[in-house]
Amino acid sequence: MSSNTPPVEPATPATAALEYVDSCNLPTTWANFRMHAFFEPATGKEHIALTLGDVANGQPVLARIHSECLTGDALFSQRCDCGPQLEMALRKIAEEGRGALLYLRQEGRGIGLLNKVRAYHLQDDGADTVEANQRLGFAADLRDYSLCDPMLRHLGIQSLRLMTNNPRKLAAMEGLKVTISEHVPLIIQRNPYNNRYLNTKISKLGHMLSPEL
Ligand SMILES: Nc1nc2c(ncn2[C@@H]2O[C@H](COP(=O)(O)OP(=O)(O)OP(=O)(O)O)[C@@H](O)[C@H]2O)c(=O)[nH]1
Ligand SMILES: [Zn+2]
Repeated sequence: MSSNTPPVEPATPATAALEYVDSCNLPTTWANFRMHAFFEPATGKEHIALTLGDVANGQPVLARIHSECLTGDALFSQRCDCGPQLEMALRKIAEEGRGALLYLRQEGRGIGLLNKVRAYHLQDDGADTVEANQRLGFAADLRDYSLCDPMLRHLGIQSLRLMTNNPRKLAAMEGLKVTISEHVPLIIQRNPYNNRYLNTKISKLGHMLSPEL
């Protein structure tokens, strides 16, 4: 925990695809982060980055690219692994005293909160997470990680030690300007409510997790 780390101010201006708005301190349970706010004109969405320590010194940065999950991140849902992953990522960054979290507003793998509720209803009736998306007319995963580049450029971050279990996320990041110097697993404990969901993530989305029956 490095609560005395000086704030890191943006190193470069934002691009047209993403407007940098402002930064402030964000004290949390684990560390005093710096919070940076961005506006995406094309969608009207507001995205956030948390940083800790000097992330612009050229050294690889321990990082989490987290997609919004209101139910898991804020409402303590046990249906997924998002909340515990978010907490573990912030804790690991705090332990290192340096790192970054990009919080992208891509709720429900990009289908939005209302459609995620529809998808959860279908899952209550037996569909798995991928089938539910498809029955609603969506692909399994609609997320776009291209916004990471202007956010990271703005923060002066060149290289990531990325905390994820998702090979598609790693592949998508490979196509961006930032370098992925290391893949860091982010494994949380299962519960009876997310067991099937996590097994589907392994079998249909390729997540690097151990199956549990
Ligand atoms: N459509 C849909 N979205 C979900 C469901 N459960 C969680 N999500 C969303 O999935 C996203 C998180 O996706 P994950 O694949 O768990 O995580 P990830 O970030 O891609 O992979 P990791 O980096 O390994 O955690 C968030 O946007 C959640 O809102 C679901 O059943 N249906
Ligand atoms: Zn979730």
